[in-house]
Amino acid sequence: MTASHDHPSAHRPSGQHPLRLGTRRSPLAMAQAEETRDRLCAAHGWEHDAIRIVPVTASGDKVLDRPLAEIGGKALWTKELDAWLLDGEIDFAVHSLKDVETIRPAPIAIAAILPREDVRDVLVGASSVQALPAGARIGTSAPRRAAQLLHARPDCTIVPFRGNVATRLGKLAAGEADATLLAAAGLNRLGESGVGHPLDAEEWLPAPGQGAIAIECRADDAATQALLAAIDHAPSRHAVFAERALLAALGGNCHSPIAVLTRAEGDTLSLRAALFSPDGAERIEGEIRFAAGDPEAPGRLADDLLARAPQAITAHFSGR
Ligand SMILES: NCc1[nH]cc(CCC(=O)O)c1CC(=O)O
Repeated sequence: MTASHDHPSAHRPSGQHPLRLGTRRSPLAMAQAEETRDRLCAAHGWEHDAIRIVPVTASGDKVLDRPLAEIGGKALWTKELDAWLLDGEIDFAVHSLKDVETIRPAPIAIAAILPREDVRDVLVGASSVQALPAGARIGTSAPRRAAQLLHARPDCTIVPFRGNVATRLGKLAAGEADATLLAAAGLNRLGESGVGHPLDAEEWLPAPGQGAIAIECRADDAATQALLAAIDHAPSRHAVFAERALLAALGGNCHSPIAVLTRAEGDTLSLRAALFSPDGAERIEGEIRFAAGDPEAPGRLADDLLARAPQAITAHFSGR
């Protein structure tokens, strides 16, 4: 034991009990939980045992044979952790922001966004989209990735691919597809940064919220919110909240193929978005520049995109 034995308050959140951090069990989720614990302990000068990581099995991890969009969407990743949070079994929860629904239950608050990782998609199995062999089979269950790929390469076919990162790489190695697309952020956080070829984010726009970690707690738990504020990264929060506001204003859901890229230039943000028809045949794009934190700008971009989009695209967005 270190000096914390004699002076617990200097090394613990608020006395004797560790804070309980809820997470999914996948290797990526556990890596994100450890990063969160490390950052929070460093920010407050706590020992590691000030935070206890509590793994929870999410329903999205139990059903692996059907596309996520078909079995209930993103709530499958948050439902169990939400219940544990609201029941007081955990004090806060960590999520890939990309997997968190745009509209959250009122008693739950996003209290911090960690510094965003690499936002790019990585192509595994070929050096570039252009280099894919004619008629290649691409393993992905993400409507955005499927539409983007088919837009660039209508000769390719899409093979459903679910499961965690290791499972998908295993399916690829077993020959179930010729190539797959993964988030660079997930690979980096798993220590697999050498896998595949990152795609230029300006040409191949990523998913809303990709690469960001969100930390949630109860909206009425001011003490935990104050502790989490110490690890919030405002530039990352402004960018991902703008992307989520765009998604909300478009009335998008997990079937909606939308890609976005946010760039910061000082206090000005540029938000670029592309909407696709699911078969990739249609694509429209728009961009808006605005002051970071302006809550109205993403909605204006959504209105502009929907006004110009053909029916094959608007059918997958309900607007606001
Ligand atoms: N849909 C699953 C998911 N959710 C978050 C990540 C990666 C990490 C991130 O984007 O922050 C992944 C895997 C992937 O898309 O390759």
